[in-house]
Amino acid sequence: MSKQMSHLDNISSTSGKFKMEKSAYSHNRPRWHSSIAKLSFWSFIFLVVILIFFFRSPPSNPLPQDPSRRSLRNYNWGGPAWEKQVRSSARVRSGNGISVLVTGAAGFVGTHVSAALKRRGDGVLGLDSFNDYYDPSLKRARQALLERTGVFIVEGDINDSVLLKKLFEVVPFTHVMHLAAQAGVRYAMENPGSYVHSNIAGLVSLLEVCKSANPQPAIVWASSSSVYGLNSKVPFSERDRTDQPASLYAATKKAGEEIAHTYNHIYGLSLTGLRFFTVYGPWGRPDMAYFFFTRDILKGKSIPIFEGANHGTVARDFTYIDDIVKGCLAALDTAEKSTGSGGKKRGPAQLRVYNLGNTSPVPVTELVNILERLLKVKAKRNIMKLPRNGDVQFTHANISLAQRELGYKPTTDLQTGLKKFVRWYLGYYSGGKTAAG
Ligand SMILES: O=C(O)[C@H]1O[C@H](OP(=O)(O)OP(=O)(O)OC[C@H]2O[C@@H](n3ccc(=O)[nH]c3=O)[C@H](O)[C@@H]2O)[C@H](O)[C@@H](O)[C@H]1O
Repeated sequence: MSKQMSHLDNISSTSGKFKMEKSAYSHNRPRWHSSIAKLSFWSFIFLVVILIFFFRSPPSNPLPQDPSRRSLRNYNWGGPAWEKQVRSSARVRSGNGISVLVTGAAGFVGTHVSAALKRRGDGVLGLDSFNDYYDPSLKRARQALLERTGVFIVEGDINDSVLLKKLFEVVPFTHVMHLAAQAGVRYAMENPGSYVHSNIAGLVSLLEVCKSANPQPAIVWASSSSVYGLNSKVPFSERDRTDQPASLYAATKKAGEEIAHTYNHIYGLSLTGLRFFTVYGPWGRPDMAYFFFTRDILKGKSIPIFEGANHGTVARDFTYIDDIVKGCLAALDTAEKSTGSGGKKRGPAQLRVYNLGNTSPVPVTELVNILERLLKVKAKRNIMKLPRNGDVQFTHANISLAQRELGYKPTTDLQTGLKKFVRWYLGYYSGGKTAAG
């Protein structure tokens, strides 16, 4: 009761104060005049400051009123020096080389593919948004690595059609290696919009520009083993059903395959989708199990190891990055030209999908055994039921199609590949650096 009283007291004292000010106003006109003058003066100064700020800020590059750019971060690109860098990076340096735009070039697979193309004399231009899905400093380190080999990475979003058109104006790319994507199966429950933005809208934005380019490039792009979803027939073959995705990530990759079909059908774009199976290796992604298991084992933190119903084995067809790179290069080399021009189809064009796996699934528990041996540290295992967050229990690639048509032949087993990863990891994160993610 006494509390209530004091509350009411407060209100009354405030209104009393208000009355006092009001009376001061009515009896003191000259003071009122000076307040208005002061207010006008400061409003004027405020306006001037705002106007100066507005006119001095650099023009956003390019047109901000373009609806396709509304959701885009402002990247700095353009100008003669920038165009020179673009041209030089994309210049072919070997007799029968190709000129490739690599999207997602600061990503794990993108970095390795870009470096391999450059090494053999192809022209390579990178494009990457450097988003913070995982530690951007790792992406910057990969960028520095590529710069040393002569690959320039343009900073920008694949949804930015103005930028994409500009790139095709500057360089008549013969090929696009499209690896920019929102990856990760489990993160799709946290941020579904990012999957739609990158894997669907971004893909369409890229294909729109490719179909109008003259010449149209041939496109090789990253699909995923996750498109097999709840398919229980193993090993997974390209002929198997892919209409039961278990995650939004898988659904967007499957949608990508259908979108590819459409652009091939209507515009004569040559399109090859590669279904990657759990790619791992040096410079890898910190959101993937092998990577953060390594970090957490070294830190003495417990690691969650998933198991299926009735203690069923969860396993992956882990595929080493160098094998994947060979598959990507073979897909580029065997890609036929697109048949359209100026946005019009002139004849049927190539449309392909390949599994790129290792053909030997390994249980996640065995992955941990290998890491323990390599790191010489015992893992704190926290065995838990496979959460319902998009993971499937088992993947296993049938690679006979890729073997026949691309000459794809993986040669690195998990033990050998992880040894290379651990060596890189320890080197990279020594000197006080910590893995993010
Ligand atoms: O082939 C693909 O298309 C995809 O491969 C990759 O997905 P996944 O195969 O799910 O890899 P990854 O997360 O490393 O989990 C590996 C294993 O560890 C298990 N796992 C995972 C996390 C955990 O905390 N515990 C655990 O046991 C987990 O159940 C799984 O069995 C890419 O991330 C994805 O972008 C996509 O490219």
